[in-house]
Amino acid sequence: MNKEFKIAIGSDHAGFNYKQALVEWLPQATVKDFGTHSTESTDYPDFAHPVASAVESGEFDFGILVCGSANGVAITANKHQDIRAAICWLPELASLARKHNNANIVCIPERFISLDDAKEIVELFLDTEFEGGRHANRVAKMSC
Ligand SMILES: O=C(CO)[C@H](O)[C@H](O)[C@H](O)COP(=O)(O)O
Repeated sequence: MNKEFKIAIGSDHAGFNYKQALVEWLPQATVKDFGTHSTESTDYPDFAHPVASAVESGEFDFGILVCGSANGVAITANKHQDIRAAICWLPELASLARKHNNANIVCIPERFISLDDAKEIVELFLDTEFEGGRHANRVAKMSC
């Protein structure tokens, strides 16, 4: 990863194992783990909302959310006005989410991809910049 970003990370029980692996893999100085802290059944909004709020406030540059399908954490995070959370199950989707959608949270489906793919997705997400231009006009129209 090229830059030192402040990253907020969170998951429910179904995303716990990959969240732990990502926390250990990412530079410690840049990551705050918002939980959950075990595989005991939890409700994903309880962890997606704090991560989304932390990114929305500007305290953190990006968020990483992990659950079984990534659907729940993405839907929850996108309830926040200034959040653009993208579900990424392929590395190219992570790159496009940054280039075209200026996504600020990447959502990982633990139950459907490998841990190596999850790491590649996160690395590409953090290493790719928003392209602006015509895409900025579209992002500006996202809010209803
Ligand atoms: O994928 C999810 C939400 O989109 C969650 O991580 C859960 O896996 C999903 O809600 C299923 O619940 P379960 O208690 O893990 O069976």
